[in-house]
Amino acid sequence: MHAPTDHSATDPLQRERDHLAASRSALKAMREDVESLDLRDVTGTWVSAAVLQNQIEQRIAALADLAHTPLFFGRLDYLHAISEHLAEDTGGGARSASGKGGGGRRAGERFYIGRRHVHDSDGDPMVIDWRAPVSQPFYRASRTDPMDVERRRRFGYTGGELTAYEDENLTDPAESDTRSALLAAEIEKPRVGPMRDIVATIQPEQDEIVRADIAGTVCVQGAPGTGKTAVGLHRVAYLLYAHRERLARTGTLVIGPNRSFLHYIEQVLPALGELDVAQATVQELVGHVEVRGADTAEAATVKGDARMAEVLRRAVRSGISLPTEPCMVIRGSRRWRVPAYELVEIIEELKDRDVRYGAAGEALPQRIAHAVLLKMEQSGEAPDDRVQDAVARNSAVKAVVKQCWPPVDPAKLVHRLLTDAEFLAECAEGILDAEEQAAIRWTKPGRSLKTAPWTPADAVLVDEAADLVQRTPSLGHVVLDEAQDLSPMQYRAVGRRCSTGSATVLGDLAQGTTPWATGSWPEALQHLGKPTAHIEELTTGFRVPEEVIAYASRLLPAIAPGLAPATSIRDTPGSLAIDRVLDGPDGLTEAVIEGCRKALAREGSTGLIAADDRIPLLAEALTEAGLPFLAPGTETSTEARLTLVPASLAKGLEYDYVVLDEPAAVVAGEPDERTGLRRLYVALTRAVSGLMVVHSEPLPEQLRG
Ligand SMILES: Nc1ncnc2c1ncn2[C@@H]1O[C@H](COP(=O)(O)OP(=O)(O)OP(=O)(O)O)[C@@H](O)[C@H]1O
Repeated sequence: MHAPTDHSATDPLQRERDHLAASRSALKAMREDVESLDLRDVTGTWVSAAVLQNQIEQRIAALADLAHTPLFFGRLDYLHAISEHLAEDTGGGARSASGKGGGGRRAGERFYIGRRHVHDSDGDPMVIDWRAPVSQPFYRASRTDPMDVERRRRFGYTGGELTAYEDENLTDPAESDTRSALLAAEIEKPRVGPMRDIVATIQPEQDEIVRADIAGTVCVQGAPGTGKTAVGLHRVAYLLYAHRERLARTGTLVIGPNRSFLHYIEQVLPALGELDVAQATVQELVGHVEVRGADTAEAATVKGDARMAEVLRRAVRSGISLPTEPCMVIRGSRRWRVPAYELVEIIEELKDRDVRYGAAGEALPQRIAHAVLLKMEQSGEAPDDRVQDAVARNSAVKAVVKQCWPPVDPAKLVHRLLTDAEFLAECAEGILDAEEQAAIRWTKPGRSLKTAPWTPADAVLVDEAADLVQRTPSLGHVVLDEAQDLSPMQYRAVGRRCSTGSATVLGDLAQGTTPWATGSWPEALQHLGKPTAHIEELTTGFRVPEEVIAYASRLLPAIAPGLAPATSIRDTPGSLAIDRVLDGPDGLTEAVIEGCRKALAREGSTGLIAADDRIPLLAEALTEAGLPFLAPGTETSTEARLTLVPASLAKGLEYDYVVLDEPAAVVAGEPDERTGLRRLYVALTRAVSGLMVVHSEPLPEQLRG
């Protein structure tokens, strides 16, 4: 079927191109097969037909041949035939891709590794999904542990054309380790548009995290640009492949710091063939109330403290009271009396049980009814379940429940806590001191629940209260990016959403810019409810050039004393420029605009990062200078390559060139120096190819070498 052309027998590159062409035709055939499915033959309701149609459309989309994403990027030549166990996961009917357009093999087997599985008309695999176990040695095999792989081949593409390949003969002792030129080229590519996938170049230490077992939670501490976000997204794609059915049922979620960040990463998963992953910010997750207010740092810190969980627990249960009167149920001509002491026993027992407040409240009428039933039986009646249900609905029983276990509305409860000083004092006694209580109380409560000045931290409290009343459903897997900024109460909110699943927690302690930023990962994992999670560290940077990361790392002793500086695989001399402007504010703006022009003269994206309060002024200056610019999160393109980025939104983003305006203003924009320097550290570590720092005020002393 894939008959080699004449010169392919001698030209290995041509043979690979032939395999690519054959794989593309096979993919086309697979797509046509799905497209030709005739739904009219399917019996069933219109609902199932619609579901099926939707699935078919998704499948067709997944089988699209994307012009700029090559079908395969690597090849593995195994030394021996692979085991039955691995063969099953090649996804094909037959055992291997050997001999199919690849030139034939005798001993071992050969597999092409790509973004999705492609098979020929016989069901034989032509391209293996990168996530299949057979593909794993592509990322992990080394000269010390070749994993039965004789040769690893990487392919280079130019504009969708296969133009080069590079071999590593892992079992050849004469060959030495060399740095892959194709890997270097991939990393050097200009960064225009959304974030790209890294399937072709995942590094061994990253792969360990990507393929870690779904049962456990992994926490990754990594310096800027070490690939945390990339690893997290590839991990979701991997888990969806390896545990498709389970996760289709339970769901997966990626949590990012803000919408612009989520827009930036949004394209990666579809490119990996995965469409069904929810994305949200923590604030969106806890959206029970409309946020319209802001807290002082002090108030937000107390509200985000884990001690608030106990305050809320007390608040939720504060309405529980013990009856002093019996409950009298009248049925027909008979009266049944449950004495007060028996009701007290029932309620005490429910209080001690580890069930949600709401579930216990629902159980209470049944328990009282059960007590009535026992009395009926004792007097010779033979009541059945229906009688118990009827008794549970009896008005006397309802009255006891209403009085002793009143329903709780989470938002109303938190509203009361934040407005009623006496109630707060009662719930927070021995937990929050008077000053802390005063700090969290609203000064202007608003007239109703709707118009109350809810803050982001209040919304998290409402979420905690809601979970105390009714269990929050858990997802199968949650990826939490930029975790270092979460408060303990926010970790708890995320933890609820993966209480029966697992999580991937990604962050960098040095980039924590909230007053309550994470100080230690074990502590954060405790709040998340995953104290036994593995903590891994990534230290090789793929974004920031060595010179720039070394400069930014001067801040580390002040902002995260325990952390080692990252290294970089990118050594680009001349990547750092520092421009001191002597002629005041106008000169500064001019120099910044000049810096942007210079950066835009080169290929790729440019980010102008500045303190938030300098953004309006710079926006005006850019407009006057005739330089159009985008807001962060808006996709850059070859026509629109300049983004004006407030320092507070720079986290997680990257640009080929960064012009950083006035570092002292970035530091001064934060409530304290450490947070200011951390914000600066984030801003300094966004550049892929070059960073230009422009300043008129003196640089922070920690940066001066
Ligand atoms: N193995 C790799 N091959 C090629 N590029 C990579 C690799 N790992 C990471 N990168 C690239 O390095 C850049 C930084 O990655 P990423 O944004 O995931 O880092 P991060 O650790 O989340 O950074 P930050 O802490 O700044 O948010 C991205 O462009 C990413 O695609």
